[in-house]
Amino acid sequence: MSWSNKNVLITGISGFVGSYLSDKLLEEGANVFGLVRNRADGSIYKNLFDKKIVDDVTLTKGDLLDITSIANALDESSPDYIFHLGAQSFVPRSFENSAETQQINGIGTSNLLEAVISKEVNPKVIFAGSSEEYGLIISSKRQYENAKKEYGTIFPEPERIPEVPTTETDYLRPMSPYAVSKVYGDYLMRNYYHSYGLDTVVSRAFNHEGAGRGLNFVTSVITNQAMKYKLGEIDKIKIGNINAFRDWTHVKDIINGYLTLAEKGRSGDVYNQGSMRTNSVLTYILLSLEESGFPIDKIETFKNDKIIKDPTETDKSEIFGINFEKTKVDQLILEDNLNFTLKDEGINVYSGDKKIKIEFDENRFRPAEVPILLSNTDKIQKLGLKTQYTVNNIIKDQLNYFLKKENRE
Ligand SMILES: NC(=O)C1=CN([C@@H]2O[C@H](COP(=O)(O)OP(=O)(O)OC[C@H]3O[C@@H](n4cnc5c(N)ncnc54)[C@H](OP(=O)(O)O)[C@@H]3O)[C@@H](O)[C@H]2O)C=CC1
Ligand SMILES: C[C@H]1O[C@H](OP(=O)(O)OP(=O)(O)OC[C@H]2O[C@@H](n3cnc4c(=O)[nH]c(N)nc43)[C@H](O)[C@@H]2O)[C@@H](O)[C@@H](O)C1=O
Repeated sequence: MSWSNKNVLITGISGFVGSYLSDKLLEEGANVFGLVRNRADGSIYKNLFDKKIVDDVTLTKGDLLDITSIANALDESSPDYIFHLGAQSFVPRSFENSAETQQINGIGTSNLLEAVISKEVNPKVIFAGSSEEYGLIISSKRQYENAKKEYGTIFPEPERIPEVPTTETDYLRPMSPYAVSKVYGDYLMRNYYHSYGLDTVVSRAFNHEGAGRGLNFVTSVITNQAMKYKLGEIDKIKIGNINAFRDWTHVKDIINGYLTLAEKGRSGDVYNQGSMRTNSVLTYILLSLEESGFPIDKIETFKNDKIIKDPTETDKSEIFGINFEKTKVDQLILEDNLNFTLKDEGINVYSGDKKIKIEFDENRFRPAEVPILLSNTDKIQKLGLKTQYTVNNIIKDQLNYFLKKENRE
């Protein structure tokens, strides 16, 4: 399919993913329109500005909470396609202000669909659902027992353990107000296909990262600090839960996935997007330090009771029935042979004669956590999609971004 002269409206165009998607669509010859919130302080749309495309897209001021402004954006763009990326996307913020997240992600999505109906336009709408919708995925018997102790009930009870890699038909057990809001949007999108015949497709993307990722998300938190440490601006790294595993994909791979769904995704259907690999937050820190010039010999907890030599050594063993690139520490955690808690206070990372402190920050731990995400992407792969980038590619791009002083917070 050619994107040449297709009209595309993007909600959330000023965000991390929106800017990459716009860039790609412009390259493909599409006419790109976007809904943007007014910036009373006059601040720039940095992501679009950095890509030097702010003048190549047509921006309509508005808000997902204001249906009239969405209708105006539809009038202005007459879209063949809508990518609905606009959202309150930060999970911790959703714990602090659940109602705001429900409004923007839930009612905002409803407003968009209602505006489309009211305008009698017939675009294909691609919705940014999330792997967070799966939430509490059970990866081992021990994790199941721990979750049961912590939360009392697990609903629905797993039919198989492990539930990874996770497919589109697996249970949704959202663990945050953000995740619930995305379940709402996901079902609403598909229901509007069934109820009103709107051409909607749901993407459930696992975490995607790259240069320009919001500063609060963990991969930016890590690479920003790794660069500052390298440059001597800080003397330790602060972090929350390092046991969490995420299926981190380069944002450019996910953009290709969005375009694939727009071209070939079946209406009313749901597609996972990810890399079919999973790595711990700890591994992301260690690989980022190595990429910054600190090869790692050993790690040990502040209290010296957990010591791992060559923690980043590549582990080639199969787990969950698949093979993917992971480290020795990943494998130890996944096999329940290693676990870090707040009581450990932190870990020292040894690189030559350097001792790098990684300090656990209690405030960064969440009231409810998603311990592991690992995608099964067979369904979207059948549409012809293949991911290209490694975790190290992502880290390199992020470190490069933070090399620029103005990008470090
Ligand atoms: N990145 C990831 O790993 C994943 C992201 N997603 C989803 O993909 C989408 C894009 O993510 P990402 O780019 O990372 O997120 P960002 O937080 O970087 O971008 C969110 C965008 O939504 C806009 N927005 C927020 N509230 C409103 C509102 N009330 N009205 C209009 N626009 C609004 C923001 O505008 P402003 O600039 O004014 O704040 C921003 O442009 C989101 O829906 C997210 O939930 C799903 C899975 C994984
Ligand atoms: C798919 C999904 O992806 C994203 O949601 P997320 O997975 O919550 O992403 P994150 O980068 O905030 O956290 C990842 C993990 O990292 C742990 N963690 C440790 N220490 C810190 C820390 O210091 N900061 C943060 N943010 N996390 C930390 C944290 O506890 C969690 O386990 C959003 O794009 C969302 O929109 C989306 O849909």
